[in-house]
Amino acid sequence: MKAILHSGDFPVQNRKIIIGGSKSESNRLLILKSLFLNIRIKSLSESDDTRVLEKSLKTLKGTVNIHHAGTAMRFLTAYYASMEGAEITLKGSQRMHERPIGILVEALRNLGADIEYLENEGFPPLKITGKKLTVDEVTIPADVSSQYISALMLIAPKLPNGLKIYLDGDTVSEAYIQMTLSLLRRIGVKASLNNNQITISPVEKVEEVEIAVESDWSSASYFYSLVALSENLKITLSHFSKDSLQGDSFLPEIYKVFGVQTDFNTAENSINLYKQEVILPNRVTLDLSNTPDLAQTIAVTCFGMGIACNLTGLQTLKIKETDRLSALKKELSKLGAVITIDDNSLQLERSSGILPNPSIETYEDHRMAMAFAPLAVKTDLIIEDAQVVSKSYPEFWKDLKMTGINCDLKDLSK
Ligand SMILES: O=C(O)C1=C[C@@H](OP(=O)(O)O)[C@@H](O)[C@H](O)C1
Ligand SMILES: C=C(OP(=O)(O)O)C(=O)O
Repeated sequence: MKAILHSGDFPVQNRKIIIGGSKSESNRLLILKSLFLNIRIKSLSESDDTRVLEKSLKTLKGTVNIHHAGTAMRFLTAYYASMEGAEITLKGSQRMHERPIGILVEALRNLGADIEYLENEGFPPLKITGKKLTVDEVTIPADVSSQYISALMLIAPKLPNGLKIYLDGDTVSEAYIQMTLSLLRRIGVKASLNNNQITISPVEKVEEVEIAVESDWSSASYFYSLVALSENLKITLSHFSKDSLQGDSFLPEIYKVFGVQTDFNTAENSINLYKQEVILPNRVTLDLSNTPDLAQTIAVTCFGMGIACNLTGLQTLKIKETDRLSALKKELSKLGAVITIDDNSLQLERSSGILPNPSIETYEDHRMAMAFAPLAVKTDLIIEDAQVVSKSYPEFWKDLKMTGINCDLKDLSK
């Protein structure tokens, strides 16, 4: 399916968009609910990744295909490994079989887990035979993906002696570890992170609790970009609050530099985004190691606004849905950008315009599609394989239309 985008009848004033629940919060809560039962979840994400995790948690035997869902792949590996009686072949899409999991498997094996590689050493698919894990300390490299650490943390309170996790090296995506800590505490588990040491106490049962998932800040980023790129668009997004568990809730701070003002409406749990006059910088420098999922959005905003940028802390991008640094370089270059990348950073020079009628490839990465879509404010463009958005944000195209962008979805298979 292609999305054919034309700039619409701007300004469409103050459109209200309700964004679905955070995929990261939902995935954690689903694992915790399976372990502790009496947790009720409100506003669960309707993303493909959350749905496939929810379905997979209903089975302890046979083959589970997790498709593109990286977080679910990592969380389920730890979950099944710790469930006595589980006999699972855990596989995913072709790309999932290229996304490393050796660090997590090694840590789980050190705790006593029985996990075998079915194809390539260090990568899915895996054969997992669930066992009681009794070791209560483990050291894990923290500089590749925080998902390995969150996966261990989520099963930790159910281990007979809890778990101490020692983090080795510079921690990446730490905001996601903090989110896991916060949710563990919300259900009554004692959990702390001090000086690279995570300590989680064992718990048999938790009190009944209902937790409402906040809307997804990573999904909100595409509307921040849209407001930044437009002249005077106003958008209201809900349900968001100031005391978010999500690292990407740093967006209001980041987008100030692009002239996007955020007003929190605490009574309605919503945010109003609008453009304010600011002196735009020639170059923006940002370390995104805590908010890796915003990198594509920010790079495209900078390009569209003709602002140069140095984005650093991007070392995790190579092992996500696609190699996001290469994908950004290829697609932005098509539009006329001058861009260089290395293992953990991206440099974009100031652009003076956008080459006309571009067609953007998405590399089976939802964030490539959504990050480039706001450029429709500046130029007509086509997004290839537009259906990829359902990985995290199935309603994206519908919501984008609400802002006044003219979006025509063409299904070529029909
Ligand atoms: O724990 C999570 O929910 C996530 C952690 C991050 O991954 P890394 O820790 O691999 O950077 C992030 O990119 C991903 O979208 C979601
Ligand atoms: C990296 C992402 O997801 P995952 O690792 O869960 O596939 C993402 O949603 O940007």
